[in-house]
Amino acid sequence: MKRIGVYWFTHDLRVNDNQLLHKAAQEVDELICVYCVPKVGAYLQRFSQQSQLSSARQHFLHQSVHDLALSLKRYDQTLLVIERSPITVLKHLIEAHHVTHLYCDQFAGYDEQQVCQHLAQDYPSVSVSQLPNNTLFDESQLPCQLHHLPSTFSQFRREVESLEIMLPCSRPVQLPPPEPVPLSSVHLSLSNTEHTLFKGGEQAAIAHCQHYFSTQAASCYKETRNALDEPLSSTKFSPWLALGCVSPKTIIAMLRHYEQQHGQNESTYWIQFELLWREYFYWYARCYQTKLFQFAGISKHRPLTSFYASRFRQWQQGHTPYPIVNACMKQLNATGYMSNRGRQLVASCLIHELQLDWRYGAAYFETQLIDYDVASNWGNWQYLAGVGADQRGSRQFNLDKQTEMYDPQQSFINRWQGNTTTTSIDHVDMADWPIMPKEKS
Ligand SMILES: Cc1cc2nc3c(=O)[nH]c(=O)nc-3n(C[C@H](O)[C@H](O)[C@H](O)COP(=O)(O)OP(=O)(O)OC[C@H]3O[C@@H](n4cnc5c(N)ncnc54)[C@H](O)[C@@H]3O)c2cc1C
Repeated sequence: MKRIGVYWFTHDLRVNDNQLLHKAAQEVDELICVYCVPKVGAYLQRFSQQSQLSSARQHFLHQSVHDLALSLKRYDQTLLVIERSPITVLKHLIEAHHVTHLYCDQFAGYDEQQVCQHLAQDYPSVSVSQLPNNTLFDESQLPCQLHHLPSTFSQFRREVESLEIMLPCSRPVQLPPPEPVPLSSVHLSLSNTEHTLFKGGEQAAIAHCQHYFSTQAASCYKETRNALDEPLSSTKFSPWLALGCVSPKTIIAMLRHYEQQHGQNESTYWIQFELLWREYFYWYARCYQTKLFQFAGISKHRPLTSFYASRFRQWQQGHTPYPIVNACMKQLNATGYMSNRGRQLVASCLIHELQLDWRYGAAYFETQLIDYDVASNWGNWQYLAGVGADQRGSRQFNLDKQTEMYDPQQSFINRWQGNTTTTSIDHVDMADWPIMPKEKS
């Protein structure tokens, strides 16, 4: 019997260091490669108040998918790009093409994981292979069972820091030929709008990483990483990591090479330290599943915040009384990227100053960020809202102090027009009050 495989690409849009693709290449006679374009579902729409992904996010995604399609073409393969839900597409492929093998990432996201579980249940004869394709470690390397994941990042880091990080594997030599599929692939628009310095795809990812390590930026990363708007102040690896255009193992291999040439210091160590935060949130998402999206997070208490539509709109549009927050939000809306410091400040503002339900902020980020990653995004929001990892008191940032520290000349605020006329978080207009004329006696 012919072995027919489906490779469901999601957040692993690359051919290099892709163990799962190697596995598929060895196991099946014919291979269908498929990608399902993400949509804004009902939950996301409700919380983000957006009906579609930002053009910056779509643009980066389309470029990355397009680049993968080109790479697969070099193997005489075809990437089917479909604008329908993964479950519908995969069921159709399995039934219509007598698929025997399915390959996909070991997802951090609950919804994608559910798709796999349903397929495994409905089609028990299909062999489903899943691997964490975007992590530094395998599950078997972790020093604890997943459900015993340390409740703080520090503890996790201490436990994994000395583990061996495997070298990245090379690209497959060849891939099985495609099985002809009558489904027509959608043509993703690659508009000419150049939103940012980020270009999607594996080629651009490798070029960016090589460029980063060809400079001396890594040797002073720890001192510069909090800057709000400088191209190489931080690595800017996140958009490509989020879509799997480059693997974290590849980045670590490049970092080691850099250290051999230029020496190891606190800054080069800190790049790995931050990648361990990413790693932690991946396993955290796997461990807590739906709790990642719940108001109370993994804690027993719901925060004392609510939802105010107008405050949320002010925050989204960068019209709050806080210039630094406005500048960061305008940067996000224009480019799809915001620095880590910026994210901490706008999240603190939403949670503490505006007293909004943190999930609205997380959902808005999901629709806008070109580096959106389910685990890092929702995990960081929970952490800052005090309902996630390491629940120690409040993580409120003093916005004036932070402005003095990170934008003393207000050049970032001016560049992104953070100064607005808004002075209060709630609009109180006399005309809105229903004062009734006094009744005549
Ligand atoms: C509220 C909030 C939401 C966030 N949402 C996302 C998201 O959707 N996707 C995402 O990739 N990161 C997210 N982050 C983490 C962090 O802000 C970005 O990874 C970082 O700003 C990306 O820029 P960089 O690549 O230059 O990071 P660098 O400072 O150069 O760090 C190197 C890499 O380490 C990882 N990293 C750094 N900081 C963190 C962190 N706090 N948590 C997890 N990984 C980290 C990233 O992969 C990053 O590319 C979020 C942080 C906050 C506070």
